[in-house]
Amino acid sequence: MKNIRNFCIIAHIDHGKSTLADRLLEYTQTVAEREMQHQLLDNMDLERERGITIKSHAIQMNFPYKGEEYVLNLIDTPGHVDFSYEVSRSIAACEGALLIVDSSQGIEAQTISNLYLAIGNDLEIIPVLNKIDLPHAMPEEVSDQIIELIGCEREDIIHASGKAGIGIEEILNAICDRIPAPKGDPEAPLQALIFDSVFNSYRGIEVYFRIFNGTLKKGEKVKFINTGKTYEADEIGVLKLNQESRQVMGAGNVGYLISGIKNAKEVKVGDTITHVDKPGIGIQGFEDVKPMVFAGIYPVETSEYEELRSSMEKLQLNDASLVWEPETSAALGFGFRCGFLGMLHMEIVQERLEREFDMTVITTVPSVQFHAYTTKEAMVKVNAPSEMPEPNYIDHIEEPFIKAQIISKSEFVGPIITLCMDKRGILKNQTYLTSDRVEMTFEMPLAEIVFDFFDKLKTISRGYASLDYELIGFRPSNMVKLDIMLNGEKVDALSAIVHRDKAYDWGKRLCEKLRELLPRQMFEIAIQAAIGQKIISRETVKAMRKNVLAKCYGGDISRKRKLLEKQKKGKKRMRQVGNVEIPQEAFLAVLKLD
Ligand SMILES: Nc1nc2c(ncn2[C@@H]2O[C@H](COP(=O)(O)OP(=O)(O)OP(=O)(O)O)[C@@H](O)[C@H]2O)c(=O)[nH]1
Repeated sequence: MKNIRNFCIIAHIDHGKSTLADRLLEYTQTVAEREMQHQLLDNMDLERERGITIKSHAIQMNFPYKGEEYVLNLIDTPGHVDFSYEVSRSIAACEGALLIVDSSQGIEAQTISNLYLAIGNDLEIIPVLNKIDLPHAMPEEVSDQIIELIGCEREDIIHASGKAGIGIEEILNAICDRIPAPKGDPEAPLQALIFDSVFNSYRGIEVYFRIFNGTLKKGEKVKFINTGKTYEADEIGVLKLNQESRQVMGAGNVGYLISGIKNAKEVKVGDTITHVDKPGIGIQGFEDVKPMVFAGIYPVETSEYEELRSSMEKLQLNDASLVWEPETSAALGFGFRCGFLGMLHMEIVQERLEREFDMTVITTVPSVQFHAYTTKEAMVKVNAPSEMPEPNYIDHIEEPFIKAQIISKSEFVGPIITLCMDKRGILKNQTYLTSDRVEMTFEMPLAEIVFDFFDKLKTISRGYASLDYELIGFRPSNMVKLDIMLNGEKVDALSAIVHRDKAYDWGKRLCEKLRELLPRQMFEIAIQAAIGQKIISRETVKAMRKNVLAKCYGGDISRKRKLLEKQKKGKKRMRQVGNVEIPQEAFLAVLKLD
């Protein structure tokens, strides 16, 4: 145990974590260079394309230091706020962390939030100033920020470049030298923390764990404390580039377990594995991840409902944080109301349904969960505008609030405060990290962040602002349901729940946006916004004058076919509601209001 080092890499998105991890693997010859695929740890296709780490992974390296062999377990963590619970579990499985800061960018919101998690778990922090090969790197200034933030010495900071391969050996030495060996008693009852799981369609779910106490042997009967389920440890082992099975693993080790589990829901990150005989107690800190954003997912072709259900079931087998239940919409028919960890998670689910299952789906306006307190029954959890009780029974409505931390340059403080106040935010705190960098803390409604907040923040700060947030609870708010009608018919899938003060403005802008997004048809379309019975805005889409095909008469046939093809393709993401065709963009129009 004395020569084991368990560590993670924490960084703000794009600060170079994956690139640096690749270099560590190369340097320790965990992978031969020819096997080296760019960004090895991001092995989901989608992850690689998007260049972000969605799921955390772990890999073991061997490294000689001062004449002894060391085993280094790198536990990778995702950088995006949607997946912060996974970050916290990965961190809990380690004794140390590399804190990577891009020397051309400086400290950002996730650098700080992840750092606080690491410090909260008593991890040894090794600060790394990355990308020092960049001509516009600011090593001195960013070092000052790091020193200010964690109170280290200037010489503790390692200068590195994942891209140019600078500082790699120094980092590995520091891991052996500065990070403490794991503690734990191999004789005590088994306590192994699950920090991740991966779905494998042939072998079932692979559970990744870190043993804190006790010893696990192949074939033993184990129990997952929070779910209460028991399994046989069919296979255990360590994670190299390929899995290497082992007969016995003791305290301090990181590894995988395969026991024929087929459903991701049975494996909860943060749960504790113990023995059925001689059970230990759960490692504290288990939390069920709760969805933050809800939206409807509907098949474009109503006949594909069953196929969509089976695809969602399969997707859920390997994405335990996705929740859904059947939903019916008067406009869209049968579909599903889904809960996501955040907007990015929602986009990923939609994309995976389309790529991996070949489904074409319509996503409706995302919404947060409101709590409606009625005069008739107990509190109603409202995950969709259509679930909102009748206005006359509502006593009051509460909505989720978050604490948002924003870090930016001091020149953007004014516009950021204006933006947040416009989003019903309250400034709680403002701290200068350095003379030029400010950290601001706001309390604001989650619903305001869900829509276009992050894009706006990036725009007004010219990219120099980062955001991190956490839920702080529900608070009373004056919310109303805004309905949209097309040719007098209410389209429930276009309804939204908005703050009363903003309802008129929203209604007006939403009608204008829909006028742009709805394709012209052979007849006129009236678009109206209403609160209850009251119409608050109206726009009209004029009727199309000519048949599109008319132009092609007498023209060449292939052109005509092309046009038809194009129309057919365009139709792919459209739904007919009454006699009006609504494209996918229109269902998400609220996200695009400027
Ligand atoms: N110049 C320079 N560029 C780098 C260096 N390290 C990474 N990059 C570039 O920075 C970008 C982000 O690098 P990644 O390694 O994907 O960053 P990451 O932190 O893993 O990103 P997430 O996984 O999304 O959190 C890529 O375009 C890299 O090529 C470096 O040391 N120098």
